[in-house]
Amino acid sequence: MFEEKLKNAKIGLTFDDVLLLPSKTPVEPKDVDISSNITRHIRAKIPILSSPMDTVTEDRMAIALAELGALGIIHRNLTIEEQVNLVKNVKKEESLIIRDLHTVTPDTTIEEAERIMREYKIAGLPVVKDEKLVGILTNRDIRFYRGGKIKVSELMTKNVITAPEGISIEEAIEIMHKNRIEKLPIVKDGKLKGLITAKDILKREKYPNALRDKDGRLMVGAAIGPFDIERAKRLLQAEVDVIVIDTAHAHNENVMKSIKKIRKEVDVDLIAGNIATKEAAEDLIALDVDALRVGIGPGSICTTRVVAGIGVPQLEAISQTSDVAKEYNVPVIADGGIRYSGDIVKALSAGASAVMLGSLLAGTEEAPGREMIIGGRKFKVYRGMGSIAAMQKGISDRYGKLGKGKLVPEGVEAAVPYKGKVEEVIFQLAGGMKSGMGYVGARNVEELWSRGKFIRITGAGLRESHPHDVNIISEAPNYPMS
Ligand SMILES: NC(=O)C1=CN([C@@H]2O[C@H](COP(=O)(O)OP(=O)(O)OC[C@H]3O[C@@H](n4cnc5c(N)ncnc54)[C@H](O)[C@@H]3O)[C@@H](O)[C@H]2O)C=CC1
Ligand SMILES: O=c1[nH]c(=O)c2[nH+]cn([C@@H]3O[C@H](COP(=O)(O)O)[C@@H](O)[C@H]3O)c2[nH]1
Ligand SMILES: [K+]
Repeated sequence: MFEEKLKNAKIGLTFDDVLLLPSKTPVEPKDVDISSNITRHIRAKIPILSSPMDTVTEDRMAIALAELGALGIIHRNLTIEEQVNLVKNVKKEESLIIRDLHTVTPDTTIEEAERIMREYKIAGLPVVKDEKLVGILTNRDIRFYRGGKIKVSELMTKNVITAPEGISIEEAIEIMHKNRIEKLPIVKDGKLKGLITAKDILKREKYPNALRDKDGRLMVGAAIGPFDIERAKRLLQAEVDVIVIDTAHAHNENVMKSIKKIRKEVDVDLIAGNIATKEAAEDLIALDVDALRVGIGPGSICTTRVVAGIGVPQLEAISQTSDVAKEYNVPVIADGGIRYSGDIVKALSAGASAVMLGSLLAGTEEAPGREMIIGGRKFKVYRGMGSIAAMQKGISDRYGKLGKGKLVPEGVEAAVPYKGKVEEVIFQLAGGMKSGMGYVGARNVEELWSRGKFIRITGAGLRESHPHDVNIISEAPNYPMS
């Protein structure tokens, strides 16, 4: 029996065990479309999600990623209040229509109006009387004001050009261009409802690939523990776009029961995980989730495989779960173990629709990890959510109980080299993906699924793949030296 067990054990492959075959191609890398589904209902121009880890994703990371066309998942190692506020910060960042407006009345003094504009760094104020919009006061109106007690009503522009609720961005641009105005109040029945500004429109034009919700706000995801339905509801009130049910082992009967309940009570796209087998994929899809998060133990800071002896080499886990998920049109998100852009191309070729990144993003400016200097070089802290330090902050029930009060970690606390802006990292990753898809001859991710063919390589092949027999004298932006 035991001999059989070993005999029947399958070999599982991962990123370094394979390469993709180059093939005759009509495709130029610049023409490749890397957009893909990250859930059943959300398609992203850049199919990358950031890990819900406390050294990877808070509001700044989520904003930067959504502007570029990817999605940040805010971690859950903080109170519900704190997490909800981070979600709100992302939602507020780039709204087309500003709803929380500072206003003045016709009787406000110019002095006071100037003070408000200075304090909140805004260039114009709608003038409101009995809720009705009666004028607008902008920097232009007060450019030559040199003090003295005058009222807003004396300098404000009275014939305000306005627009109704529901106006499209194109219509707004047209009105603003035609009338040479920079502020367009939204009015319903004479009452002020919001304001569109030229500044916000320009920002939108700067990020044509941004991942936005139906109201034009940046999208954001957030993680919850598998039993934290209260957190899920509060996040939904804050209009989160995606909820990740975040656990080391989603193929746990109690977790699945809870997912079923969350699915019923919370109407939002759900990503569930982590899993690594066909059976788990079947069982989670049966719960009507919108994407699967796949990867047990491949992460750079994960020790699950050595501490618990559990796991599936990542490319194997992706292909197994994808075979099931494709039948139901549920995206697989390959999570963990991705070190280079080439690994992303391999993950997608093995069936994934998107990838989730921890270590590749943890060194960026926008990651919340603490900065430190080691040997004269700048680093940022990056730690597993099952590391002692992260658990001590979050106080995990499970680990706490296991060790009779002491913690049994499944992750380490580490440092990764500082990398500058996330924009640069995403640029390199997207460029690598396009290059890989060009070699294969895939115009898009769907074509990559069918055209991407693997060849298995040996240790010698792997050594040959990396730079060898040279001393690198200048670090490439997509090939770190440490
Ligand atoms: N992707 C991976 O390989 C791993 C990820 N992690 C990360 O660490 C953090 C903490 O994860 P958790 O410990 O799951 O959070 P947690 O401590 O909140 O556990 C949530 C629930 O998941 C189930 N669960 C977790 N580990 C299990 C196991 N070994 N056997 C059976 N059921 C299990 C249990 O029902 C547990 O109550 C998460 O952010 C998670 O993503 C941790 C370990 C492995
Ligand atoms: O075994 C683990 N113990 C941990 O403490 C831990 N924390 C995060 N994760 C998982 O690792 C993923 C990020 O992996 P990378 O750094 O390789 O991108 C993440 O997205 C998670 O799936 C953990 N796994
Ligand atoms: K690992």
